Amino acid sequence: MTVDAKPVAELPDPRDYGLAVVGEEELPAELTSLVAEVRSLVDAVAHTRAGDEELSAARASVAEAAARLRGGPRHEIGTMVRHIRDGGRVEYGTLTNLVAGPTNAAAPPLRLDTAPEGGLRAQVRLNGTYQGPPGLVHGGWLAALLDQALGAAAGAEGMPGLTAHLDVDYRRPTPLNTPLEITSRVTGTERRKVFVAAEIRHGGEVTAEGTAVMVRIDLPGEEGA
Ligand SMILES: CCCCCCCCCC(=O)SCCNC(=O)CCNC(=O)[C@H](O)C(C)(C)COP(=O)(O)OP(=O)(O)OC[C@H]1O[C@@H](n2cnc3c(N)ncnc32)[C@H](O)[C@@H]1OP(=O)(O)O
Repeated sequence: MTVDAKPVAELPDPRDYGLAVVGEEELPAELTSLVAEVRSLVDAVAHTRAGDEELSAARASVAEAAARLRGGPRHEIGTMVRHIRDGGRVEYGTLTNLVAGPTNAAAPPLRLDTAPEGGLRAQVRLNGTYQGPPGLVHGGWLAALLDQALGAAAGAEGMPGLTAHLDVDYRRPTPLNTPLEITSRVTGTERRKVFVAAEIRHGGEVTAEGTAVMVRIDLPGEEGA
């Protein structure tokens, strides 16, 4: 395979694309702890055994909280967040990314760190709100986790891009409420294409694996290169 995708020495700064950037460390602890509480709330609502009176009172409390939080957005749509990962690696993602966004209560969230063997690795545990078949993680959600891990692997090698093609194989059922390991890495490059591979494991066994073609975004000044 030709290897000529020219990884950039440093990640492009999203501000060069006109995108707002906020450092993860700048997010107030009050906001991130609220997000964690809402994640727990979503799980509690999905599985509650509370009686009608308690449900009614909880609904009123949630409605009051929602009214308190409404108003103009703190960060415009498209705002990027800068994470400083282990070893000082910088990673950019969208602030409300569905899989990894620190202010998105629907995100587990997935945190990918550099793996000693190369590529990226994360541990995640998905509660019953990620359910597809009985007791198992939804296949679409597994694809979303793989997509994120695949995109981040390209980004970590200095080649951020968009997913052009994604293949997923479901090898075994993936259980809820148990630690899952996710790994991803770049396997090759060809012009703007970055080939990436990722796996989800439970108890050391691969339950789902994916490969993708990411198309590297044009850096300012090299459009059409
Ligand atoms: C560090 C940050 C971490 C963030 C992680 C985020 C993870 C999430 C990733 C996503 O979910 S991205 C969202 C889903 N993807 C999209 O919305 C992308 C939609 N598609 C597009 O915008 C365009 O099709 C795309 C930018 C991917 C390509 O369009 P271009 O006009 O820039 O590229 P072009 O068509 O010239 O093709 C460039 C190369 O890619 C190849 N290519 C394009 N589409 C392909 C495809 N579908 N499959 C395989 N190869 C493909 C194409 O053949 C060509 O190869 P060659 O260099 O060999 O000629």
